[in-house]
Amino acid sequence: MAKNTYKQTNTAPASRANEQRPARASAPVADEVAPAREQPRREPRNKEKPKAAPRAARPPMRFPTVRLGGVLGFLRDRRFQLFLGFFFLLSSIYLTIAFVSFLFTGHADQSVVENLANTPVKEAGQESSNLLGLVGAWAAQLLIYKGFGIAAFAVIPVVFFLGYKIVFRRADVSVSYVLALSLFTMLWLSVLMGYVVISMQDPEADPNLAHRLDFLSGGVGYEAALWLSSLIGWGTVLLLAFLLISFVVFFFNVTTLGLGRGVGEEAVPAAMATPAAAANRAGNAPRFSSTTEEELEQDDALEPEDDDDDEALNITLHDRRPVAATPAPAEPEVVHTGAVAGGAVALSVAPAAVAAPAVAASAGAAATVAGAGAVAAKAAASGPSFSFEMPTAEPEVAPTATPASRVPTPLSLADLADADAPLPAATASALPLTVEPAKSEAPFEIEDKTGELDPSAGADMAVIAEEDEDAEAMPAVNYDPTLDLPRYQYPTLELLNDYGAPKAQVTKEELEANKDRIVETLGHYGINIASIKATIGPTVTLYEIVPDAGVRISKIKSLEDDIALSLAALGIRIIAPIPGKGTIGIEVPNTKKEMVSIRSVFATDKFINTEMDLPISFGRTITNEVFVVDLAKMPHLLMAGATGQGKSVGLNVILASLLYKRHPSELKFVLVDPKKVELSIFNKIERHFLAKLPDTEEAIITDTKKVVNTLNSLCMEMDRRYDLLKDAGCRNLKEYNRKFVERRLNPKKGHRYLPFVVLVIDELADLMMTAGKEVETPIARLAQLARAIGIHLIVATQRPSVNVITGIIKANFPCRISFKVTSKIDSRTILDAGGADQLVGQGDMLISQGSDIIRVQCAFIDTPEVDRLCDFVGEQQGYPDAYQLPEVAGEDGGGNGGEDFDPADRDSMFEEAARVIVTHQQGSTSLIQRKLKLGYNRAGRLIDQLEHAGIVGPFEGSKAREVLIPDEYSLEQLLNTMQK
Ligand SMILES: Nc1ncnc2c1ncn2[C@@H]1O[C@H](COP(=O)(O)OP(=O)(O)OP(=O)(O)O)[C@@H](O)[C@H]1O
Repeated sequence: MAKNTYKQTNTAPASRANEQRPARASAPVADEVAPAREQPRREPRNKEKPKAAPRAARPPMRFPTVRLGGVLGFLRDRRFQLFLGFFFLLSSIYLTIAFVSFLFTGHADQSVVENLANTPVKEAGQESSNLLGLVGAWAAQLLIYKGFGIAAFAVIPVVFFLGYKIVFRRADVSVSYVLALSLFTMLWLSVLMGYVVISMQDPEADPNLAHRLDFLSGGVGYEAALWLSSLIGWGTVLLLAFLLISFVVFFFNVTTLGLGRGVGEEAVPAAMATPAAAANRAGNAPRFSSTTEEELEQDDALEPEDDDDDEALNITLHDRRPVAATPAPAEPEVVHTGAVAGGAVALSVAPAAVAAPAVAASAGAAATVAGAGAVAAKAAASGPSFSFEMPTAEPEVAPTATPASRVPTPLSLADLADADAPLPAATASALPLTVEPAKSEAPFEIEDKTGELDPSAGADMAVIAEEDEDAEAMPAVNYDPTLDLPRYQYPTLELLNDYGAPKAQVTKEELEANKDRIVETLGHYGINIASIKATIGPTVTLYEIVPDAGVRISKIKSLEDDIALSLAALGIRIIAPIPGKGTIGIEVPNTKKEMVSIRSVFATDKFINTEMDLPISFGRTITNEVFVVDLAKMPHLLMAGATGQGKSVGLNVILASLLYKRHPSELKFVLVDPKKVELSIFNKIERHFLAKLPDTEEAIITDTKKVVNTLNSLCMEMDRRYDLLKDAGCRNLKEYNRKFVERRLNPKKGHRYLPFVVLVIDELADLMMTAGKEVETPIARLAQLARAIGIHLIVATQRPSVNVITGIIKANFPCRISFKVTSKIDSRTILDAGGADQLVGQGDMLISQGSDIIRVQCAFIDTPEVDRLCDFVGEQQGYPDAYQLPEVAGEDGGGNGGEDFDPADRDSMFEEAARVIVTHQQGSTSLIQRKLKLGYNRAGRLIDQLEHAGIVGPFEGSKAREVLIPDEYSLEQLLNTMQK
């Protein structure tokens, strides 16, 4: 019995250990190695001789093994790393002293070191004159005298920086960089010194001179120089000069010998504001870099992992260090290739210029790990690359990516204004009131409910595979659209009024009084409250109440008017329940409203560092958070509000937000302003940011007929963009532009960088009244289809009635904003919910996306501010003309007029028009207009007649028609025959 127990207790732990230990890392225990062979032999014997069982079950003998996990764990141990780091740091100091001392005592110590084998160590130590004793003398002798001469000093920075990097985990220290520089210096300098020593050898003058100077070159340098000079004589100097130049060129990525700055460099401050520009300049950056262990882990987290093999993980690491918000010098885009295995990392660092081949070769550069903790890495970059190995640390803090800072913006963080409002402390009466501290910068994300494919998602591999064949011949440095206007400066915050930090407008007394009245009013109706909390916003204060158990929510909702009456406040809004909170909200307007200045919402980290494509910083929510949304994801916006409630200011906020964040090459506005005065201020930025029809004088459209043409033209632009996307195999604008920027699309095939187009219609009601279906259909079409190709609509109206906001328009605008409207019905029309009629006006608004309705106080931007902003942009160098939208065959001109054309009805200017067209070899209506000083309609009719006469080809969208007559002589002949 006792023996049985012995057997059980001794076998169980072995099997448990077996289960727990990962198969590959488990130590080879005898029992585990060959259980299959031993088991059958043991069992029959056990049957015959049961008493022998305990013997068979004896604990297996363990052979001494090195456990991989233990070794790796030890390498990862921060204590070990500190030990190693300090060792290197002190070694660098030790070597410095030993080397310097050697310069004075080297010759004296030479015999001591060389006789070391025959002298007792203690005695030799006493004889050595080096400040750091025998070891110092020996190390200096080895590295300086026998090795590299004075060039051996270059070892010291390598040792120092290695220690420094390990101890302080510094990202800005690149050991590989120092190592490469030091190695080259050491070899090159020692050979040069060797050559100098050889050249100075003159046995007749001083036979010992060479011997006295040989510390300069060291044994290696001297021998190498001797070898070279016997081979190529004084050509050694040329060779050394050539090696130095080659090293400088490759190592510092020298591509130009000119002292002036190139175009790309010149554009740094402005163009830094776009990822494309930043990426473009990466190639010019003349320095190397590496990552810290944390960065490595961080980047590891960002990169897709290959989980198939948990011992050898191949990674490609992109250096994505944050870029300062202020225009900063170009940062290199350095690509590291390497391998992570267990606890060790091998990195190869390639300069930016060779980054692409390095990445391409990264598959080949993958390191594999075999055995206990062995790490091997091969760099396969086709340019100069250097590698080093270092142990990784245990991740102490979960790394977080800093994507926001990857897109530098023209706004400076120093511009940040402290916009936090001080909050009054809550005072307690019968029921304590909790005052929620207002958040100033907490993130507020609007969910993307559009179902649009995430454009930032990784490129479709299938699409990449179908690269344009012609594009292969194109150069590898990226296209930068912002270089069209390289000196363009983004607007600064100084253009906006500074109203100082917002001050608290709600007093404790007001808070308490409102609370008491709410509690009292509800009490009258038998509703008792368990707790109440106040959150002060810029316009309203939200009182969140938790009613006693058993109170029906609908009962509180039905008391909305009664509570408003008892609070003597207009604009009470009851949210029952607050989604996701389980409380009931009562929004009470503040007696004194706080104005939210545009500057205070622009000068926030959230806006400055946003990665959104079309960010709009609208204002502040009820909890004082800055409300930033991405128009590109909305993807269209319907805006309503009674007159004087803040629509125009809201539109200006939208336009200003986009002007602050986008370069003219990335964004174009089509502005429709039937009121003629609201948007006219933006005329100044026509050559930078506005788009217009080819034959129109004013970029801002005020005429209803032109609106129809413009909308049709935008539909054409949309169709053409879809054709381009289809041809490029891309699903959305972002993918397409990325491909174009990477020069994978051929401009000769009509591909071009496509800017976002934002259509703003200030008053839809007027258009619907005058043009009805003619505007409704293209608006609905654009709203349905245009989001993927970067055309976004912002449509505002005073009258949110059903004949203006028709079902078809409404259905295609999932994001709607309502300023105060006059009736509940209007509120329902625009938001599908009441509440907008309860707003307090002056920019108080509700924004609805799907089912969520959020109350926001719109920021205030004054007309002089918009004026200054437009002046700032407009006074800079712009494009020669506004962005041209496709030419449309309108009712009066262009298109199909040729079919019923009677030669007898030819325009009197026909022949002149024909001559203009043939002379310029350009079949455009606007050319006829300009040259012959005709109106659009007549020029349109003329071009139709020319088409009918076979002088120009058919209409081709925005492109000029083809001219079918090659020269004036042929034209005259044609005209003569036509006259007969
Ligand atoms: N966000 C805001 N903050 C403070 N005051 C505002 C805000 N928005 C508007 N106002 C005030 O309301 C006035 C009217 O605003 P706005 O001109 O934008 O109204 P509107 O809705 O466009 O009117 P209309 O349709 O008649 O043009 C402004 O002059 C300003 O005084």
